[in-house]
Amino acid sequence: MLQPLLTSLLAQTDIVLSDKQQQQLVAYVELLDKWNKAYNLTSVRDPKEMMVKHIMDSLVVAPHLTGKHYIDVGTGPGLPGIVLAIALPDTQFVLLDSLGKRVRFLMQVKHALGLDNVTPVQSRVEEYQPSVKLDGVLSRAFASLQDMVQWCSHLIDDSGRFVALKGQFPDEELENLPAGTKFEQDISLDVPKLDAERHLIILSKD
Ligand SMILES: C[S@@+](CC[C@H](N)C(=O)[O-])C[C@H]1O[C@@H](n2cnc3c(N)ncnc32)[C@H](O)[C@@H]1O
Repeated sequence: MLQPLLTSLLAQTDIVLSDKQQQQLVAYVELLDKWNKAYNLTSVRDPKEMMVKHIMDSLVVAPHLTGKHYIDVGTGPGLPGIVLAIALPDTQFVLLDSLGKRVRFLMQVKHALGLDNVTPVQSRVEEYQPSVKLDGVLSRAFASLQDMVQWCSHLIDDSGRFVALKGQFPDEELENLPAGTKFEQDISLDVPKLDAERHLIILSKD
């Protein structure tokens, strides 16, 4: 049921995934559905809806990531980080959340899916110190752009990027960026079967 849906959604994009990657995405949705009942990981309850609103919504970011080390801050149940780690197996992802039950779920997903490129971390982002140089800070449904930059600036050096997945174009948030932050790019994202505006906002240090 989920596999044919994923195949038809992928056919509406330029994203090509192997059979193994597709099976991993289906297995992830199944785990999300199973653990959601006990852990309340997402308000989306229908696995078919998860495939559009969570999997495809995260997957469309993959072609726009450069560099090999990212952190997904406020990742919750691994969105977009788990999906991107499946799509980009040569890129490393730290998946950070302050809530223990979400990080326990991420450990379960990492082991069940054999994702060597994923490091789940339980921490408040303000307190976390990365052990390697990161190319970018990713977020989805986490915080305003101002807060993201303020809380996460210590995670990247001057060549790093902030990459935020947003709904409507965040005019007001962009007007109030902290000093020393530069707006680099707005990429409009097209998510198959999702009738909603989606933007990938890319910021850098000025
Ligand atoms: C609305 S959820 C979004 C989850 C996921 N990114 C998504 O798109 O579904 C926000 C998450 O950020 C986490 N969070 C909020 N403030 C945080 C902080 N200061 N440090 C780490 N995680 C934080 C919460 O625990 C929660 O899981």
